[in-house]
Amino acid sequence: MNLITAQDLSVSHKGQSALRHVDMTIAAGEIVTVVGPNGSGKSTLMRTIIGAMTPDSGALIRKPGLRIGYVPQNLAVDSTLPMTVLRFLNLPKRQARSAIAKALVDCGAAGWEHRQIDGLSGGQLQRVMLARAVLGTPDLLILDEPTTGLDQTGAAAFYKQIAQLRDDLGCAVLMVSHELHVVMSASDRVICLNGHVCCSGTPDIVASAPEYQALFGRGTQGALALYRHNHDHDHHHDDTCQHD
Ligand SMILES: Nc1ncnc2c1ncn2[C@@H]1O[C@H](COP(=O)(O)OP(=O)(O)OP(=O)(O)O)[C@@H](O)[C@H]1O
Repeated sequence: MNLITAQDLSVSHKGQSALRHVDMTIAAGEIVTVVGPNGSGKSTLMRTIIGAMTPDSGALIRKPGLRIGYVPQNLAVDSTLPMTVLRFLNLPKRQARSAIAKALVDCGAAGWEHRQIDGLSGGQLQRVMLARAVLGTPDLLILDEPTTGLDQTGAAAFYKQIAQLRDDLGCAVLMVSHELHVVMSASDRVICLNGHVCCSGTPDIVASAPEYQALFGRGTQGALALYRHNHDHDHHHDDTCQHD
């Protein structure tokens, strides 16, 4: 069973339509990226998937018992907070010290427990936010524009970390991004949204689709090869995956 299945989903804000007739799925262990211009409904889709918004019509089916880790678009943390990483990761619920250490390792932040939150760079803070989401051992990690404020090198490094995390933990990842050139290559599947699903498929297929090019122009093909992760495992129909 898919982790998430959206069937003919329509969602509006105070009577104003944001999503129309959206069909999509997320299977175990896959990295899916949603791209689309400003106001195209990307955040609305994320918020509907986590259950923070109710669809007007259609169905949103979550696999029973699904655990979701969500990193919101605007960092819900004051980066001037005088607080250590360890203390931050123990809020709102105290966590085992070993679980915190592992989450930090998994997110490329090994040994950062005693660093101050207000001493972290934007990219470092994102890794700590990611560790916080990972602490709940999610089946699905949802990241809404996780690299806002990072430069292209920082963003590329962050997406590599995400791919590594998926390989290590086996969780699926659903991301929203504007940085098509970088993020598309780190995705198994891309959904191009503009109120409705314009096109979807592998990064190469979406990048060459006329609907995508009408929204974003051409010229992403070269960059696509840059950070493509290796497919060193196969997904099975029973939601498990086989590593080589
Ligand atoms: N809280 C809200 N109240 C009313 N309308 C909203 C609200 N949030 C979003 N909208 C509207 O819904 C539509 C989709 O917005 P959404 O934030 O989902 O788009 P987005 O693709 O995430 O945009 P961005 O790339 O700018 O973050 C837009 O027209 C927006 O104005």
